[in-house]
Amino acid sequence: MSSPVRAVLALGSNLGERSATLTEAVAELVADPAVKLCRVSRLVQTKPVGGPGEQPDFLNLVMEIETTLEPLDLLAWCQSVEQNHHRTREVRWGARTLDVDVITYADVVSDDEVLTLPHPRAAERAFVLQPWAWMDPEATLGGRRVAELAAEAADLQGLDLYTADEDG
Ligand SMILES: Nc1ncnc2c1ncn2[C@@H]1O[C@H](COP(=O)(O)OP(=O)(O)OP(=O)(O)O)[C@@H](O)[C@H]1O
Ligand SMILES: Nc1nc2c(c(=O)[nH]1)N=C(CO)CN2
Repeated sequence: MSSPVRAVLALGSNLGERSATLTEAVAELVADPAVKLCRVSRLVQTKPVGGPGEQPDFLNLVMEIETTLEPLDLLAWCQSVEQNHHRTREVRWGARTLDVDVITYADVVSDDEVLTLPHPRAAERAFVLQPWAWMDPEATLGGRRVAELAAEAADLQGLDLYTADEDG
């Protein structure tokens, strides 16, 4: 078995029971013995970035895992958890019950379009960067502090901490 590496995953949901979906997805992702949970961020509520104009706000979170899965196997595992939540891909950046992206995998850099690492749009997305910075204030991405990247992200003003008593 290969030695474990750290990876960061980003989860989003803007359809259905959003917070329950994300809580279940975290549990499902770490149900494989090859995936261990290290840290999980707070939930944030975020305005949709890109995609069709009229779609609901997202809930987003970030998690840090330790895994012995190879990168493509980790992607396939994330996609199988998306499928458990009936994820469909009809419209680019459209509404979805669950999206799971691989943000980083150790320090691997790859421009493979099946799995681009780090995730090609993570460095400009407050909905990824801000919960990540709160979870891990020391985190860096592409040589820059994640907290600094978050402060510069155009979608930061659409982001709020989510409190559990809010609707779904
Ligand atoms: N780092 C990555 N994490 C997840 N998917 C990736 C990554 N790099 C490339 N992909 C590819 O992107 C394809 C589309 O992914 P997906 O449907 O989740 O995109 P999206 O969430 O609509 O948009 P975005 O990629 O901007 O987050 C996947 O089938 C996958 O092969
Ligand atoms: N706020 C927000 N916007 C998005 C999100 C997301 O998770 N949150 N995911 C996208 C595609 O991955 C596109 N736009």
